[in-house]
Amino acid sequence: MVESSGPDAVLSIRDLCKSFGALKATDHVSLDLRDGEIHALIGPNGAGKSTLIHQIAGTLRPDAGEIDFLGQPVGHLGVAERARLGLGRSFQVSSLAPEFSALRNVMLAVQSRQGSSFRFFRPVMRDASLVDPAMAALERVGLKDRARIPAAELSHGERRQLEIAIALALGSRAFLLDEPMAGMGPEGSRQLTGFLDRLRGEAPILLIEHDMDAVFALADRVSVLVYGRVIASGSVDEIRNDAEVRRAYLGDPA
Ligand SMILES: Nc1ncnc2c1ncn2[C@@H]1O[C@H](COP(=O)(O)OP(=O)(O)OP(=O)(O)O)[C@@H](O)[C@H]1O
Repeated sequence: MVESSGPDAVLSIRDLCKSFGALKATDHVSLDLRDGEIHALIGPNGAGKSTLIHQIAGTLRPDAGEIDFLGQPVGHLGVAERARLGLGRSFQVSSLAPEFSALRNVMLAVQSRQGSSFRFFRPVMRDASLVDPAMAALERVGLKDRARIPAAELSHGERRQLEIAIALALGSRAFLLDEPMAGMGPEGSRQLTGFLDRLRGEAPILLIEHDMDAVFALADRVSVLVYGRVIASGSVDEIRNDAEVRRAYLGDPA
């Protein structure tokens, strides 16, 4: 179960370290995310999963280590610059405007990507340069028929899909998804699992998730974080059968 950074690695992290005082929240973590895959990051509460995602997204600065995205180092870049390169983070804080329609929400993203916030001559909702790409993004996530519905009236799962449509409209080339299944009932989880399964074809996903049914159904690879260290990385079967993982995380007695 050796982690290697192949030529198709979209995101590559090497020896990332982050301490809070004496606590090593991220302890020499190395992993990569390859084109077309879902790489799940699992581990007990407090293992350092969110801290790792923060460092990748740029909201936390590592003490040491390297982060490469699409073949270039991004560790020195801020959040907005990484997002502009296509490193999309979603689900921890919802970015939706609840009173706006799904379409309008995505149009705001298209507009911000185009860098033009003032349009004096055309009513926004008839501006094809905004509507067309926004509709295309909604279609890619299966929400085209829900375009005119206010975000607040969408189901929990549909709001997740809308957030992904926004990320796609912003040009995301990889997704960092932090517990997308949180707050979902069984039916919502099942539908979102199907959606994420298809989404990996749009862009690879680094998935933090406590819902093991979803992880085992979706992940091409799983990395297990315990006390800030990757204790194992491999296929679902390898992880399920790894004695150390079972002891540390999956509930086997020591
Ligand atoms: N800003 C901070 N200052 C001090 N300690 C922090 C800070 N952020 C996180 N920690 C600590 O770092 C460790 C890792 O936390 P983190 O939230 O990354 O874990 P996690 O794996 O995402 O947990 P969960 O599954 O509960 O979300 C924890 O012990 C946490 O208390």
